Amino acid sequence: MPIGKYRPFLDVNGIDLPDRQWPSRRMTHAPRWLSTDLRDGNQALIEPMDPARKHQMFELLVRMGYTEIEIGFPAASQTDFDFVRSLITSDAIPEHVTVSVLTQARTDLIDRTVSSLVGAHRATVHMYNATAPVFRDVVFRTDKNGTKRLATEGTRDVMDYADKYLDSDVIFGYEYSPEIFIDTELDYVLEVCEGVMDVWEPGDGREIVLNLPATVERATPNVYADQIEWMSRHLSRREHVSLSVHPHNDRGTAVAAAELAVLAGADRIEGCLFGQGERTGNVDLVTLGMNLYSQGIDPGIDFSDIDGIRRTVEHCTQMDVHPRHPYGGDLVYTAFSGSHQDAIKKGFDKRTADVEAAGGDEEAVAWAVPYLPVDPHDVGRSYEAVIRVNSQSGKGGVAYLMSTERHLDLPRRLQIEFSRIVQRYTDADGGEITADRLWEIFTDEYLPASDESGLEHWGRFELRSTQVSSSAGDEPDALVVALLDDGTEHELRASGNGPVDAFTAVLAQRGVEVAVIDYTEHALSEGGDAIAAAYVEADVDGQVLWGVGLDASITTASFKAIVSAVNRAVR
Ligand SMILES: CC(=O)SCCNC(=O)CCNC(=O)[C@H](O)C(C)(C)COP(=O)(O)OP(=O)(O)OC[C@H]1O[C@@H](n2cnc3c(N)ncnc32)[C@H](O)[C@@H]1OP(=O)(O)O
Ligand SMILES: CC(C)C(=O)C(=O)O
Repeated sequence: MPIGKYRPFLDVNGIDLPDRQWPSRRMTHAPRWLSTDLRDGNQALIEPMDPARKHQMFELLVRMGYTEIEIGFPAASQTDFDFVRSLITSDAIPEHVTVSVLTQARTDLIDRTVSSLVGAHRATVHMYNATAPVFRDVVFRTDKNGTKRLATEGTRDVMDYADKYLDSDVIFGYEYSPEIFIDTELDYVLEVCEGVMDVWEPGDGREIVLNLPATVERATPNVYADQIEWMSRHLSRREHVSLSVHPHNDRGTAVAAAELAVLAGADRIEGCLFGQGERTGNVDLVTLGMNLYSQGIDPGIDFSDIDGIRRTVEHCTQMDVHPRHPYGGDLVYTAFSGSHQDAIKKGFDKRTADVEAAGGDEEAVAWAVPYLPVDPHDVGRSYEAVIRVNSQSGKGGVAYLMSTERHLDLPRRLQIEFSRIVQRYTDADGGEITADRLWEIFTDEYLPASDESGLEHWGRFELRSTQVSSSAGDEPDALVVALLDDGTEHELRASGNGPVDAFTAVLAQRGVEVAVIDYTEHALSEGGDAIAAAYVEADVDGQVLWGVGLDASITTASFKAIVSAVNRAVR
């Protein structure tokens, strides 16, 4: 690879800012957002959006709460022009929303662009021209003065055509972008911006948006932050300037660049949902907004239905959102690996207890579930997909699914035993074990199968009926059991220190020595008709293993758990 033809960015565009302030600042509030999905996003699509898709995208952006929306490049084509007109004439733009339209600094294009805005309530014209040396030399074939004149004369044209076409009650704004800002000499780009401001004359009630794009991202985010801080410090009339950034993602660091730029003084960010846009895309507005949300800073945008947002974006752009895309991808709230699952399960258990202790007040308890930067519920995801089981999974994940899907809270050592059984299946099959498959494996291993008439069949022993007479005081409980042993029914009687003890005595009569090591039970937390679950860890003829019983009667559930352990031991 011919690496010699590349130069370090800072050798060419070095910036000296030893007293930079941005590294010690913090974000405390959301910047202003501009969505350019319908312009930069649209111009980069294989198939630009048709009018129906454009309308859907516009409605989505409004619903989410964006109040500055770049709706196109009306001079580009009749379709673009007509879309702007259709939004305006159909009254589809809410009063609080400012629409903006992009144009080159060419008189004929500016004329057409401004004329598209007739009848709008709030509208901004966004004009750009490239200012970087290569563009001056190669594209415009002019010098610094000529490039600056393009900007100032274009700004004058915008104002003249606004006077010509627009009523005085239109809230009319202006945005100027020195395209390829990051490759332009800072003192020169400042001079161009000052020249543009001299024409526009920002002041009270007359803002100017100066947008400084990383048109092609070519340096680390700290370099962009330095450039933005330098501009923010040197611009005159700063209080009337909305300093805007427009990062692209060529190096994959657009989000970081935008965030550092805000620390450096930027007031506004332009980007697209899920990072659509030229080449590697514009900065992703979803990630930026959710990054703020995860720090307790209100982004002012509604992400509560992230899948709905994603579906609309995918439909409009005809592009898929990657399953690992921050906050919106299919897999971003899912753990397959055992140690993650274990920590997530413990985190959820603790959170449930803490929220309960706080009287159910979700917001009183800081979010601290391991491996989940935000609560999936907040973006409209269920907890079901949080833990999925495959060969990388451990007991935590298996226990989580058994608890959330089947309301069974398996004791810790049973979790370990069962997850080893599951591991045998994942090793053999390779893929994911769904919650339904997990239940099949659990049932096959621990529970009897019911036949059509409701009779339960499983292994050597089958419990047919039981009758316990609890005695008062120190007298032992008496038990009568009808038990099938290898298909032959026996009526057996025993007494013991409680029903479980009496039941082990019954089994001893059939030649099986059972010692119960551990026993727990609980009512099924939800969904059952007052069903109890009993778990028994037993030493059966020297083998230690678990059994599980489910029954409406807690006593019968415990007998079934013992039968389960014994049958497992002898099969
Ligand atoms: C970084 C960005 O995303 S900027 C936005 C880019 N978006 C688009 O280009 C999408 C819409 N664009 C279009 O449909 C077309 O480019 C149009 C209709 C605007 C113009 O089409 P054309 O008149 O055929 O010109 P073309 O696109 O080839 O542009 C090149 C000419 O414009 C000039 N030019 C390019 N940008 C600008 C600018 N911002 N201001 C003034 N002149 C410009 C070039 O110097 C060149 O002039 P030349 O022919 O004298 O050498
Ligand atoms: C028009 C400008 C803002 C642009 O899209 C860019 O520089 O990327």
